[in-house]
Amino acid sequence: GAGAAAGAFATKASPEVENVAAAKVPFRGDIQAGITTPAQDHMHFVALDVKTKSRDELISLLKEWTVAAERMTAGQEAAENGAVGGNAEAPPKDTGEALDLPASALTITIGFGPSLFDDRFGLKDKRPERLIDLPRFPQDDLDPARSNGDICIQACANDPQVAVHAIRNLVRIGFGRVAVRWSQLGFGRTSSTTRDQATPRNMFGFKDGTRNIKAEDTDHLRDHVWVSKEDGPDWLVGGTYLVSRRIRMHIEIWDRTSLVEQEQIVGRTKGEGAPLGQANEFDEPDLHVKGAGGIPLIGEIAHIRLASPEALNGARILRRGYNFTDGSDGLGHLDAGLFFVAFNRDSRTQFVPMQQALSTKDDMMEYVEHTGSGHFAVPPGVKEGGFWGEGLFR
Ligand SMILES: C=CC1=C(C)c2cc3[nH]c(cc4nc(cc5[nH]c(cc1n2)c(C)c5CCC(=O)O)C(CCC(=O)O)=C4C)c(C)c3C=C
Ligand SMILES: [Fe+2]
Repeated sequence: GAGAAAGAFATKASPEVENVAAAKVPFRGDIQAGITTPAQDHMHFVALDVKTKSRDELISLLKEWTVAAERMTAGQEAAENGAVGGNAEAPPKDTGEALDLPASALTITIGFGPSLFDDRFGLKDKRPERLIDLPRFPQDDLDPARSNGDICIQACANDPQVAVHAIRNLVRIGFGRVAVRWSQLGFGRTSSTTRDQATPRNMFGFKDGTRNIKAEDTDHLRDHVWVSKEDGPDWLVGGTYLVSRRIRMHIEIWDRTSLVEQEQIVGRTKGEGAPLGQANEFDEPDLHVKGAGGIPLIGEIAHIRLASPEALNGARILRRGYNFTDGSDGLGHLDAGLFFVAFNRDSRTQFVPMQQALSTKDDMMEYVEHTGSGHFAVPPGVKEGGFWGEGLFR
């Protein structure tokens, strides 16, 4: 009967759903995981400063991190017999909070900030020309304690405990050699990076990630994300550049804004996420269509117009951000927002002009405040037998 059929469906469907959420994402490959990987639900991101002055110690740390990161993405402890079962007289080699939890699609992605390329480690001539110190944008309110860093590590997983465990254990391994500069927890994805993922919503309640670069867009990835041989430097070919922006969203003010105004600011409907003037989420925005009085339906300063490739000489980026709330500000407001993470091939011609346009023209700026910033060169994937960033030290 119908009950039996429904039951059969339920038993068939649920393990598949569970498997996707719990899956293991391969750590090694041509590119690092955590960029085109289907965006997981949670993120823990950390920026670190290197404290050791020794190049050899930095190299051995990257090797130790690689071993631990590969193990953890496979659902194992950071070290064998890590939490229990090792020498009981010594501190355990794994902190233990992910024991019994599956891999949860954990990916761990590393990047190197401009400051790593000073004269401490002999890396000065390895600094990519494109790894600029990001300019100050109008209305920036950046906190140095939430900005920059020698190294960043992004951990994404479908279980927040797994992402936090990964960062915590890498930091633990680095004790004495690196120190945490800042970190950010993200509780919900604000992008989709594959076509079969549903588009999530940001803290303004709008679908975010609709017109993102997706893993299937191989031409866009080649043109807008991956560093090519001609771009150089050699050690970064197959890598990319990560821009992070901690964007506080003044949600209490937004929540007092009418629906019509919210939709005009974004340039899309709130329910369906359709471009204004269209019916469905994935309809192409028509930036020319006019309404009453010849006024464009997608306004001249609508967010999706200003950020569109049409307005930016074809520039696109791959967005992979997360919602956050970091408690409250003591003035009755939630400290909430979007931890914006984007990957691009040349931030000078992609992220920078985009953010320049948004920071000067976008009405959304009245509701947001950029409080943190980072720029990192993300090396290519780790080959069999290799370690994170090894090309830097050849
Ligand atoms: C500099 C780049 C960008 C910043 C910073 C940024 C902040 C930001 N965006 C939203 C909400 C939405 N953004 C949307 C689209 C969109 N945003 C950017 C870039 C930045 N956004 C791009 C490149 C695009 C796509 C433009 C296009 O080609 O159409 C959307 C619409 C849905 C979508 O396509 O993703 C929303 C909603 C917030 C709330 C925010 C800062 C807090
Ligand atoms: Fe946006």
